[in-house]
Amino acid sequence: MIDASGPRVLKGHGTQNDFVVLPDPDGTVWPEDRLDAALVRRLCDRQGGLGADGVLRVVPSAHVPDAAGVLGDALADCTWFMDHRNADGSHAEMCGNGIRLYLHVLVAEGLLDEEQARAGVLVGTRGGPRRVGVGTDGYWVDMGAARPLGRGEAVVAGHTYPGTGVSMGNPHLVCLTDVAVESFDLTRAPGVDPALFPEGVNVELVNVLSAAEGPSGTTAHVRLRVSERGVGETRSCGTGACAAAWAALEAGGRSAGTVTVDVPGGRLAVEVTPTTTVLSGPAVVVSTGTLTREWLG
Ligand SMILES: N[C@@H](CCC[C@H](N)C(=O)O)C(=O)O
Repeated sequence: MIDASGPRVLKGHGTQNDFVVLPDPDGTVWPEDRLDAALVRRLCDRQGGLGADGVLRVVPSAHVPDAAGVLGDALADCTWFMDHRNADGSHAEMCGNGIRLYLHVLVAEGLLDEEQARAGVLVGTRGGPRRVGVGTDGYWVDMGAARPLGRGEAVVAGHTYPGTGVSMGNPHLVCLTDVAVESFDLTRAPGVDPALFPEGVNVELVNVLSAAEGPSGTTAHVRLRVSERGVGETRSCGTGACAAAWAALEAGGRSAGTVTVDVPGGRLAVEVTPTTTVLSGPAVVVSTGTLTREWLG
């Protein structure tokens, strides 16, 4: 008999950026020393584990030791905390695809009222509080204002591409290029200047397909591929989509607009203003179950 009495687990994705989700509603299931980097790597292993780009622990902010430090006065307003790990076990400050899936799981697991989710709730992250909600077409999250980090370069297969550093809570280097993004070899992480990005960086290669002025402002359409810090190439990156949208608008001298972002795993929408960056897109739970004792050991 298989002993499947281990902790509850869900697998899901947002535009095919996939996550193992671990509910921890009272903070006792997955304390930091249990969910260590080695276990995260095993969970994310596509042969020996469930396979994913990252892990999301669904835990109340009150049970996360470093939540008070990152959330400050907002701690009391953030009942829930998105404890995100990359596939290599490292923590990331923010995850745009993950936080939409996180809200979906909160509601699906009965941890949050659907009405509240529709109105929007603040969720704690290591990048600060983020408002996230259910929209007409999927889920949305306001990342706040994009923060420029200066100019940089990425080296891919021996070629150098200039880029713009952008923080969405986590760091990005967005390289707008005329070289078709499909043609890049991202099996190895692009080279970057470690002095500019001491904590590492997510690198986006972006083609601007169109940009136009209309009655409701600037609209643009971009296509991106991404090599994520702590993961490698993924089929989508929500914060990367926001950074790319901001950089595409900025390159055209605009600080606001609506950008459609095509990624290998689907399509995202980003609304940029000088003070907000709202990402919208889908979130899907693929399966629910438990971890087995034989795998946990
Ligand atoms: N895929 C995520 C970003 C996950 C974190 C990133 N790898 C980092 O280390 O900053 C997204 O959808 O934003």
